[in-house]
Amino acid sequence: LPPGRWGLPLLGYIPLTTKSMSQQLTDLRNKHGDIYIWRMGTQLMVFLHDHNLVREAFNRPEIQDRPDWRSFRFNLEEKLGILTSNDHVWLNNRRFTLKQLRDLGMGKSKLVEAVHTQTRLLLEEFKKQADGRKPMPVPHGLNIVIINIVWQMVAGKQFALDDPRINEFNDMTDDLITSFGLTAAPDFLPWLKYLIPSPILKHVFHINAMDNLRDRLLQYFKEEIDHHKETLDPDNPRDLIDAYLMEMEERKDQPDNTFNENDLFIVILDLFFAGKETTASSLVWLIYYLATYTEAQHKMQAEVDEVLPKGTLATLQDRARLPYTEAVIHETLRVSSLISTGVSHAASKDTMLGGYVIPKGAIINSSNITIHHSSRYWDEPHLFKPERWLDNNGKFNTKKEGFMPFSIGKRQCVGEGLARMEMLIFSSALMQNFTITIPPGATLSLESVPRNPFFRRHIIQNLMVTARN
Ligand code: HEM
Repeated sequence: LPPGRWGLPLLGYIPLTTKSMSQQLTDLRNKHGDIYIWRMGTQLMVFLHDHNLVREAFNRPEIQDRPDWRSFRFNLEEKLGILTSNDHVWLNNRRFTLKQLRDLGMGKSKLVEAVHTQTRLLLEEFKKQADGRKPMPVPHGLNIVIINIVWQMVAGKQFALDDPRINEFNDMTDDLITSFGLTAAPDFLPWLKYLIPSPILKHVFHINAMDNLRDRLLQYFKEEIDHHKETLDPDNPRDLIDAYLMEMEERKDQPDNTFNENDLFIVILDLFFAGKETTASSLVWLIYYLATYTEAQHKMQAEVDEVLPKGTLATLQDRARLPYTEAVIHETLRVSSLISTGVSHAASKDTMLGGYVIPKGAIINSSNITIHHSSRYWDEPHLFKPERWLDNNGKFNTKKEGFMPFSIGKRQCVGEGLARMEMLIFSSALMQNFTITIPPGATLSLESVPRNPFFRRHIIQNLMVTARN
């Protein structure tokens, strides 16, 4: 077995330190090498610190499952949807969603149009802030525009930014993410259920709260699904819900069919859960880095001014002509390392990796944050240096071993293309219209909220937004 922090049998290793998660992972790597175990509660967590090891692991058929954690599947009995399902359910939903993303968006125009509409709304929010000339946090509307794009993909609709229903929906997705950490405790300490009566356990670890949030979110989807069932025209599918309902009908008599309405609920929930906070937070990180590294901001503005006529929004075709913008996006994803240890995989049988036995049930994590900051792959890793992504002719250089913000292998993020497109269009529009600075006399922390070490959420802070003429 790999070396590491084994701790006590039922408790695992509880660190008595104020060091950040990434510092602890770096210490462990320095001590044990690129693969080691940290037992957390009863869970054998394996951490990988090398690009090739992660690539090997995440392409292995026996390392494709998700852990059997109730918290991971929103406390549901069944493993449905994409993000936390396994086997056929996962494979069918993954293929279906990737096809949907291809058909609805990217090359074709529906999703691009939605991103453009939402970008214009976001620019208005920034404009209000610029007109106010007061230091303020990044507008709340950023979250809503990202949600609206997922709504467009799923149900062909977008809400007004001040619509109370979408704001309530946004708050609930936020609360779901926040309650996630606590609800996971019984998965790591499963023996608690023998010590603490179930109603108390559910209350203390916010499991009731999670059930409640999940059901309220599913109610939103139910209304949409019912409406789609009534109005579906098989010759003219409008969105993901239509396509899923048609798939359900087509496959209903097949013995291995996995498409059903309960599953559709969770596919949709997964897309909001995986697609909203990740993209919104990455954009805020991009803004924070540009406000801190003003030279990079000026260079990006100069490039955008040259390539996009004033008032024009970027499209995917402009990507090749915006190498510095692409470099800023990549560098932001690298330094911020939002999902710092990826999304856990689980070993479905005993296997070997990096010369060690990985027992069935072990949880495999790629230490993205330390790989993204390792001098093995990066020169001056702690600096924000978009130039590292450009070759001598200023062309964008896609290489980059040691870069995996969307993970690698068979479970690699299905929303990567969409997220990249949103980042390109939003960030170039912002730089075309505004300059963003740290308010005079203030500082801007590039540390993340300490509460959740696995998801590096930005700290909400004030910025100055100035309109460019
Ligand atoms: C900057 C934004 C994003 C980042 C950094 C990100 C990152 C990731 C990562 C690290 C994984 C785990 C892959 C693995 O298990 O190995 C993942 C999975 C996933 N992401 Fe994203 N993601 C982003 C945006 C999105 C968007 C916009 C969507 C969809 C609307 C999305 C949908 C998913 C789904 C469904 C999975 C599960 C894939 C599977 O289990 O097969 N993500 N993402």
